Amino acid sequence: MIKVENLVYTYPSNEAPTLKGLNFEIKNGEVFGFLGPSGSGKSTAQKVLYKILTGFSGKVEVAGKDLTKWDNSYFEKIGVGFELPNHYMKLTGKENLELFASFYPSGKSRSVESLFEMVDLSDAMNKTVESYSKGMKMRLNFIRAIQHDPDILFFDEPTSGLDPVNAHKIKEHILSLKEAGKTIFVTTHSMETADHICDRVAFIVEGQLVATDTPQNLKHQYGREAVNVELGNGQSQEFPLAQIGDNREFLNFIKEREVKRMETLDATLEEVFIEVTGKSLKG
Ligand SMILES: Nc1ncnc2c1ncn2[C@@H]1O[C@H](COP(=O)(O)OP(=O)(O)OP(=O)(O)O)[C@@H](O)[C@H]1O
Repeated sequence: MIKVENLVYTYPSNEAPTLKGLNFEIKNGEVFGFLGPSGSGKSTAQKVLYKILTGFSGKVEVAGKDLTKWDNSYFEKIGVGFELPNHYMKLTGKENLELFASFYPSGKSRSVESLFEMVDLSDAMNKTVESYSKGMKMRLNFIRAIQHDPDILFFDEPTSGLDPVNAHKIKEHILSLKEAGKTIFVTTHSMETADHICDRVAFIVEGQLVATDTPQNLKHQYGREAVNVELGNGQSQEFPLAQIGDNREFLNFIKEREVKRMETLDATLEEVFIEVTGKSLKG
């Protein structure tokens, strides 16, 4: 569990704070996503939480303990999938994983072979990482973050650089970690990833959270209370959702025509973002 209250962070070289009073909570068994344009403070917030950046103000509690009170055992509790993989290029994938496993108490790490198999990298396990594609490095990055079975996981753009099949697999692995009760904090530009895996998302703009809720509630809240009926001939018509069962026009419309599809007009997460911030996610 992560609890953040009024988190303010200013880089030493800057005058103005980058994080301007963030409040959020991530429960065990929850995937929480930060969405926002480039430079809005997503990585900075994660870096505070994984103790790369110190000197913040506000209250941050992780696993029931004030973040500033944690000693180095904190790093056994957390796993981090950095946005830009930083592997040892001249070592093989296996050697990279074994090197990082050696930093943790023995016995807790999962078997290296099973991890490579999990992300379909078994064939590349004994090849040097310099020969890996970006997607392969990202998959190695993922298994490195989880190999010591941490309770709290941070993933910065976990699906970036992955083809759709591998992106899907990583998302499913993240959902299995959630099922196992892990606390998971994701930052992403991918609305599809956020929608698929996040229980709740927070939109961050210029260091402030402007909306926090489940993707479903946000899409509903910012959508239109209407139903779109699409016909077999390609035509479509909208009807208000209120008292739709008493709407004669609607009832006759669906009775007299060949209906192909009916859907409520929820917004997409990207539309929600543009609505709440006035900015495009591509930043
Ligand atoms: N080391 C640093 N020193 C000074 N300012 C920094 C430093 N790192 C980041 N910043 C500034 O802090 C702000 C937030 O950066 P951050 O990397 O947290 O954004 P982000 O939302 O993760 O962006 P992206 O989506 O591009 O990864 C930016 O204005 C950035 O220029």
